[in-house]
Amino acid sequence: MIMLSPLFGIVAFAVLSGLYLIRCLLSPLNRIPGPALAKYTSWVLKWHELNANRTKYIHSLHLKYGPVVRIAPNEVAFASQGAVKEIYCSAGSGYDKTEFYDLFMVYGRRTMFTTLNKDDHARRKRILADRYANSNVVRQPSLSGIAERANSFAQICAQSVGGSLDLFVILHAYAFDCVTHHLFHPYGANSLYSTSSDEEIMKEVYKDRLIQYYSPTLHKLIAKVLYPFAKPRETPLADRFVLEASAQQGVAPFTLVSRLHEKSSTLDSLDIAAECLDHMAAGIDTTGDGLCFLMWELSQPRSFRFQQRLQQELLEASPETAFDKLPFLDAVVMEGLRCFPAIPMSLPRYVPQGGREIDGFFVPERAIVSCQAYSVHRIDQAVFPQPDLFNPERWLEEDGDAQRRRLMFAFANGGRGCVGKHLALAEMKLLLREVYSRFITLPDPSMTAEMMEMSDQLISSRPLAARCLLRFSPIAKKG
Ligand code: HEM
Repeated sequence: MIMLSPLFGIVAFAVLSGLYLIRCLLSPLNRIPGPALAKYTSWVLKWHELNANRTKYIHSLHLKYGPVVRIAPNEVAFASQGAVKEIYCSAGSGYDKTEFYDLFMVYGRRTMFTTLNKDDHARRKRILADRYANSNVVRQPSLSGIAERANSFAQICAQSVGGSLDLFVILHAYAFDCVTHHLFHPYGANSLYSTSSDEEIMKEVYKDRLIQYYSPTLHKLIAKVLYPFAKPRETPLADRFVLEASAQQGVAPFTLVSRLHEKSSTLDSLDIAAECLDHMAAGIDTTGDGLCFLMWELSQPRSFRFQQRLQQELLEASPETAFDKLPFLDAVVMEGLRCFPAIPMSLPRYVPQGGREIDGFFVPERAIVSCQAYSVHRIDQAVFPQPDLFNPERWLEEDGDAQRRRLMFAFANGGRGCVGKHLALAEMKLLLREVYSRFITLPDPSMTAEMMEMSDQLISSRPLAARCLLRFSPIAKKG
């Protein structure tokens, strides 16, 4: 009965609050710089997350407090090369992932991306890594499939001459077609040319994941009800597409699904579909938004000379020159990924048992630590002077090249870094080569800088307006 009295409630609340306060005041993280409130609550951080602004908020803290910042009672953000090495590369694949990654579980199964600990991850990676090796990506017919799609993209640009084109949508379509080519050929999508279900699937994947982020509790609740039936959740068209495509026989040997079928003694059909859906989602927003921000920047008057230099390199190169042997194209892509990393935000990990010293600070076990590419690419101004300036030429300087590459974190680092990196780079370079050897791009007058502000999504970032209108005009032929 006493437990029901208001006095008991008040006393219990006071005791629990007192204990919480003592815990906060004794935390070994108190030596780490950061806003005072972060010692007691994670609500400020959550507020910024809900406003799609976590990345910029954390970056502002780095600018104020330095490369090590406490951002919540149990969470610390780092931005140095030493921290990247320790958190993401120590013992090969770095520290274990946090439960944040449960949000990406598909059909109730863990995929390579969602495995939390090293051993589970290594087992899955051993199975499929060879399909993403550069040697597999750049051989035929893997590469010609991407080249064909880049060519289709340029034809769509040509049709838009005299008007404008929404790059945001069409680049997602390109990335969707390319990644599904690599996963399922000949059963990949053709959304660049279809107006129907393929386009809907692609939109579904890049839109609806947001629901999981903003309402994780609701999402978990729904997911729990559906998992036992392995039913599609918020992305029914995408789920159906992947379930069907991943069950097809007669797929090309370079595809991911051909490799997963070889392992059907250890992976059932739902594991295979889950792995494929995960890679499909991982390959759409990232490549699509990365290219979108980059082409927008190249179209600005401030960057126009870089667009011209790129066009010059592309027009002077012989058609036989491989896409990865064009130094200025490479510099443009590197600088694009540095300034506008498609995954600019924190990649959270747990500090292992016994705690670890990171960047000169002891961090106890189970604290959440992370680096975010947006800050890693900007904080060290000795390596990246004028860090907010888009300047591809910095990648052509021999001096400091090794340091710059060491600080590139767009694809993360270590054993859990992006497995699709070579595929993504091929997609980006082939598309830019097609476009900028044929067209000059300019922003549509209706677009504003604000519309292209970075807006955080679940695990990638997109332009705020989810729209990016550019105008294409053909390059005048000489002579
Ligand atoms: C510009 C394009 C891309 C960027 C910037 C990018 C970036 C990243 C980053 C930062 C991670 C680590 C995420 C984390 O630890 O939370 C990652 C992981 C991953 N990415 Fe990408 N990615 C891109 C394109 C792709 C593509 C095209 C695929 C195609 C399949 C892909 C598949 C994956 C997978 C499967 C993982 C999980 C790897 C693992 O856990 O071992 N990504 N990517």
